[in-house]
Amino acid sequence: MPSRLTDAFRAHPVHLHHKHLLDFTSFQELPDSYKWTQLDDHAHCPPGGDSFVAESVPVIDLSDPNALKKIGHACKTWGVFQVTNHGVPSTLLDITEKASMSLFSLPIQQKLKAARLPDGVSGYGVARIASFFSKLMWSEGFTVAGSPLEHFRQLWPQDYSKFCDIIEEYQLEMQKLAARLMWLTLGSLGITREDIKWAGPKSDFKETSAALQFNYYPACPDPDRAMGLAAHTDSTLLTILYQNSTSGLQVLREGTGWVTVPPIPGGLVINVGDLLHILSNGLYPSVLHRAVVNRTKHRLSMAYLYGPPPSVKISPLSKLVGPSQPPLYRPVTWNEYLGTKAKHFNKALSSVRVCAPLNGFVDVNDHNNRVKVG
Ligand SMILES: C=C1C[C@]23C[C@H]1CC[C@H]2[C@@]12CCC[C@@](C)(C(=O)O1)[C@H]2[C@@H]3C(=O)O
Ligand SMILES: O=C(O)CCC(=O)C(=O)O
Ligand SMILES: [Fe+2]
Repeated sequence: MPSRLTDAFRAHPVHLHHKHLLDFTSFQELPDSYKWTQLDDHAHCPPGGDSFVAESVPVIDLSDPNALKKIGHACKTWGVFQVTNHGVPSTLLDITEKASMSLFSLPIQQKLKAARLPDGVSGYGVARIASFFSKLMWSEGFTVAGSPLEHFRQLWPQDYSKFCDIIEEYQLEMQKLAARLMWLTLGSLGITREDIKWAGPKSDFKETSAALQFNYYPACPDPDRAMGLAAHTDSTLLTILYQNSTSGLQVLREGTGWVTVPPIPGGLVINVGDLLHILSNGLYPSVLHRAVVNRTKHRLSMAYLYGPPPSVKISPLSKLVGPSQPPLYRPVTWNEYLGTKAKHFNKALSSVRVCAPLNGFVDVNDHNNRVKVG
């Protein structure tokens, strides 16, 4: 039987401290267990003065005839961009945001009924990457891989079906947009439909898989010392992220530091993930990003983590390799890669590199909050 996304962590169970998922609103002060250090390494400090124009993440109108070219440029130089006119109804974004707020507003005992199992993908809990850090993150999450039915029944025994309908509609719209973005992105690399067999008979990427991650960041009494979601790259082809009107997402820009991705009404953020990095043989690098928190406002984000069918081998596209551009990565399936990420975290990508990383390679995320990286 082909493996499913839900099998990805069978071999890599993580025992996370769900016991730390407390009622965040009860804290007047930030507990020590949530105080991070060196938050400001790579900080983005724009000098004052009117003439200064801060670099900002590209915003691309998908109805622009030059969208393909602009996407290619954004992927190469930033690894992230925002899209407008993407066709996802704003009412659906609103309704899904409200549904996830109802989820996070449930009493903690209720939410824990749908707790993510140590070897599972779906359910309520802290982010999987929490196991790599000694400090706790100021957030809670809920992951849906496949159908939300089972967990939603536990959360809302009476009206789970209305919530299931919303999520299923959202998954459908995200799947359509992800397929469209895949062709724009691949098209910008000169890749055509014949080059990607796993896109399916209609080249519509219908057989691919995805996870939906809801993140909730409560208002925080000491936002400068807390971390919402630690710096990471996504183990995806691409990620479609909706954020509410509270900013918090930051991306690392080489030579500049952390750059905030401002929420734009109706906009969606697109991240290049590690598998697109591999597929493009490093031409489109995956973006390191994190979420910071706010003193007065809560923040909510919904990430659609999009990948290939879980057992398809992903390797640098043959059109992009040649005698002068040897393949930099070995073939890997999505499930294998998620297992590698579960073990090596931010070193996962270099661990599937064909050659050893160059001397002098600096891991930008290697700061002292990390407890173990295999
Ligand atoms: C399909 C995926 C992708 C996962 C694992 C699994 C389900 C949840 C995703 C996230 C979401 C939050 C950040 C991240 C780093 C995490 O901890 O869980 C992501 C991770 C990855 O991109 O590696
Ligand atoms: O909350 C955010 O803006 C970032 C979320 C994220 O990076 C993720 O879910 O993978
Ligand atoms: Fe992410």
